This record gives sequence, C-alpha cells and structure tokens, in this order.
Amino acid sequence: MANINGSIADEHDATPSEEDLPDTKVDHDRLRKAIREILIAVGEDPDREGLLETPDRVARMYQEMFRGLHANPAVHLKRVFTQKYDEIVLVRDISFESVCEHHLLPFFGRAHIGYLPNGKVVGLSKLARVVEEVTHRPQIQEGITETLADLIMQELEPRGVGVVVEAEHTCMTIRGVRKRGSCCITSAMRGIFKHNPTTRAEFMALLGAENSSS
Ligand SMILES: Nc1nc2c(ncn2[C@@H]2O[C@H](COP(=O)(O)OP(=O)(O)OP(=O)(O)O)[C@@H](O)[C@H]2O)c(=O)[nH]1
Ligand SMILES: [Zn+2]
Repeated sequence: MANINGSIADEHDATPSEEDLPDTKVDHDRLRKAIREILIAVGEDPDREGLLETPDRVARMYQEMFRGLHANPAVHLKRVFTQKYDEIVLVRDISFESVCEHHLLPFFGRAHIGYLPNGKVVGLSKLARVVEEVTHRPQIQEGITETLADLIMQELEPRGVGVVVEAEHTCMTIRGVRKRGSCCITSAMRGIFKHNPTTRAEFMALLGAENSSS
C-alpha cells in the first residue's frame, strides 16, 4: 500500500480569500456566530485581539473544506473518449483531505481508482476532480470509497471499478485513543472487480507493484 506519510501540507495552496472560494450555500454569518459561541463556551474571550478575526477565518475554512457539499462530481465524468482499450486503467495516489462527520476533524490520505473500460475512457485528471469534490464533505471514509465506485460505474459504465482509500484520521491520532501513524484502508469493488477474483487480484497487484517501487 502507498505510504500516506507524504506531507499533505506541502501540497496545499495558500488559504484562499473569501472571493476566491466557490459560491456555495454555506451560511457565512451563521458560521461566524457559531464559532464565536464556541469560543465563549470553552471559556475564551472572543474579543481579545488574537481571536478577533478567528470566527471569520474559521467560517472561510469551513466554506473551503465543505465546498463539495454543493457540487455535482458527476459532471466531470460526462466528457468521455471512445477508445478500444480493454485493460485496467489505474490512477493511484490521488491525495485528498476530508472531514469526519463524527468529530469534524480532518482525515487525509490517498485514493486509488482503477476501472476496466467498456469502450469509454475519461480524462485522467477528471478522476482526481471527482475525488476533490466527493471528499470535501463531512462524512466517513467508507462513504467516500463507495461514492467514488458508484459514480464511476454509473457514468462510465465500465466492466468494473476498484477503489482503495487509505487515510490517517486525526480524530484517532490527536485525540481519543491517540494512535499516531495508524492508517485506515477501505475498498469498494464493482462489476468484474467484485465477481472475478483474477481481475481483482490484478488490480491489487498493480497497486502493490507500483507502491513497492515508490
Ligand atoms: N468507520 C469509521 N469510523 C470512523 C471514521 N472516522 C471516525 N470514525 C470513528 O467514529 C467513532 C465514533 O465513536 P463514538 O464512540 O461515537 O465517539 P467517541 O466517544 O468520540 O469515540 P473515540 O474516538 O473512541 O473517543 C470512533 O470510533 C472514530 O474512530 C470513518 O471514516 N469510518
Ligand atoms: Zn472522527
């Protein structure tokens, strides 16, 4: 399996300004008020200098982290190319950040997507665009994994899909049980990847072969 220790922070762009953020239905004023309430509830003074801009900053952060809530990832899979190619297409190590719906803490890692086309292939970057939108919602990792597999099945109508997601959950590493370095791996198989052990094994071998060389 791929190592998830690569620094996700290195891949982040600078924090976008409010104007740069997508036009979502996130209620900014309500978020600001809620963050102010949280500060008061934990015993802080939201009017002290260091915290004055925090409610606005955190509201922008939620708008960014939850931008996928108001997006339709399927649109990225509408532009397909007709291609006679009957081997597995695998895009691995698609980095992502998400937020767990239980604690609203980040979890982050990599998604690997393989499919066996049935006459239709999609631009490789589109798979990463789908991951971007599916992950930027509050949810659990199993949900991401299943949603990715179902979307690709539905839109590309391939012979099968395999999705493997691996992630570190900060709700398990910085709080609670505090198991640093623990990694959660989930998979979803559809079509021939589910029913044919040879295809499934080939997919897993491709993942393993690539990863062992990295
Ligand atoms: N299956 C699954 N569980 C998750 C995911 N993200 C977080 N969790 C777990 O959700 C569970 C929530 O458990 P609760 O007992 O309701 O909450 P808690 O008391 O804060 O649990 P602890 O984290 O054990 O302290 C925890 O075991 C988390 O590890 C995920 O993506 N998938
Ligand atoms: Zn959590």
